[in-house]
Amino acid sequence: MDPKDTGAPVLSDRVQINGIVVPLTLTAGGQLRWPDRCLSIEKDVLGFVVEGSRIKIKAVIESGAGICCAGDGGAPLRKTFTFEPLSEDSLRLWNQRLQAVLDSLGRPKKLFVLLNPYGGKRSASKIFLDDVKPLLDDANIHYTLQETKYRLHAKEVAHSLDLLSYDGVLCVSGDGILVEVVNGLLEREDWSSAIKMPLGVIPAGTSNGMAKSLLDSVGESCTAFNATLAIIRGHTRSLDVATVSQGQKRFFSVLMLAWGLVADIDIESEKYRWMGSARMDFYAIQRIFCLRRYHGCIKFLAAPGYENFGEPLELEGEINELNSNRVQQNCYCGPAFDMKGFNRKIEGPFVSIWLHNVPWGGENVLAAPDAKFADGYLDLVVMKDCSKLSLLALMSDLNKGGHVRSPHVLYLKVKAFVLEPGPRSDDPNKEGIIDADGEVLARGRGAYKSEQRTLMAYDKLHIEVDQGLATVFSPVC
Ligand SMILES: Nc1ncnc2c1ncn2[C@@H]1O[C@H](COP(=O)(O)OP(=O)(O)OP(=O)(O)O)[C@@H](O)[C@H]1O
Repeated sequence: MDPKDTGAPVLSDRVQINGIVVPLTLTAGGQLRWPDRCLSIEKDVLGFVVEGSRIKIKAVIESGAGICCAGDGGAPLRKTFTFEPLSEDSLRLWNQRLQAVLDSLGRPKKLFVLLNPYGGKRSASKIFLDDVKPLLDDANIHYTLQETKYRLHAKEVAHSLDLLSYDGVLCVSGDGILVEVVNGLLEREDWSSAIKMPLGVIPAGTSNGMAKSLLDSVGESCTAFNATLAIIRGHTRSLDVATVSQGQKRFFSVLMLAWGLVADIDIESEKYRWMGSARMDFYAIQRIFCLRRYHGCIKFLAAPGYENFGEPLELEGEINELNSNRVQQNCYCGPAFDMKGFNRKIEGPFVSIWLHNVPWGGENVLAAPDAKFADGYLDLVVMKDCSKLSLLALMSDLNKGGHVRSPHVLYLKVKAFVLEPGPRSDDPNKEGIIDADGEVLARGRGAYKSEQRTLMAYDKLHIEVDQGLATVFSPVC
């Protein structure tokens, strides 16, 4: 039984279920009980409709769930329970009381849905129709659906959306659309209120790291059904946002930043897109056998407990440079915190630098097992040198997060970070790629598709974390 449930009835009456008259009780703790079933309004009930003299309760139950209030953990299923009050007065009363309990839960009533029809296996529209829409309809949630028509369309929409008309923005996509929405919201003049809009993500892309991180944190599998349920139930959590800056240019990241091996695999494997999800593994093996190392330097403000990583550093110039770039802008410019402790550095060459905000980088990549959604830190995974065989073993451990325990890997938490990327150690004319949240933020000379323009130059970048700046819909235990 729900521990909050006092058991005291707020409405108890005789109703007809399947042609038999039975007692039905709604308790103060939000349970709806009749002789062979008990539903928790908060956990099991999505919504209800009145059809003629009947009330239809739209619920989700665990498959194979027991009779009363205890499921056995099977996959959830939609199910409708119908009952018929014996008088019109009783019907009205049930309608009012059930609605009052649902209203008290603070669930979203109107959502703006962004759907990328070209994400992942181009299945977002089908996922929406099969898994998301039926649940939203059961929950009586109204929505406006907007398909994204081009790159950065979602950012434009988020930049101008009338946020007062919605209780949340839902992305039926991979991580890319969510990141565009965050960037669009933070470039608004009203960014400080706009970024509080709860954001939801339904896994429908190639990389679904945010959906996986949220669902896995409560032991749920990463499915569109589970993600939609979490959004309908309306619980939220705060999410750190990292500001990547170079001069006046800004990119707001909620997932990760990579340079070196991980970035090269992520971006260059696009040429093998026809292979589907196997493309990453295939290209990773290629990259490991022809391993690149990059000259460069990283500087950081370590989280408490991680101050012994790297070498000591004085960083006065960096602080002044960063603060002088935070002027005359109407949008969000990144957190302004005291950077006096910014005093560690590690010199290259590096095999890989990987910063992570949430644990999962994709559904099979547990990049940063200790990452927390709103601890105010990024998890930094540094690899300087490693034999090819150890690297292969390490990459195959990524789905369990075992790589961070390797003696070849430094794993720590940072509050702020400076990346000074350099050329490849085997060829000074070739530089690398900086990958932020799956998009190419900067490409160096001689790198893959180096003729294409990017937001930033392959040069020094600053990254700072703003604790819990954004809000995401999240399942609860
Ligand atoms: N109609 C469109 N045509 C082309 N690109 C689009 C369209 N809509 C969105 N995009 C771009 O697709 C990118 C990836 O989107 P999303 O994250 O949904 O998919 P993904 O499958 O995880 O990513 P990818 O397919 O690039 O690996 C977005 O950043 C966005 O800029």
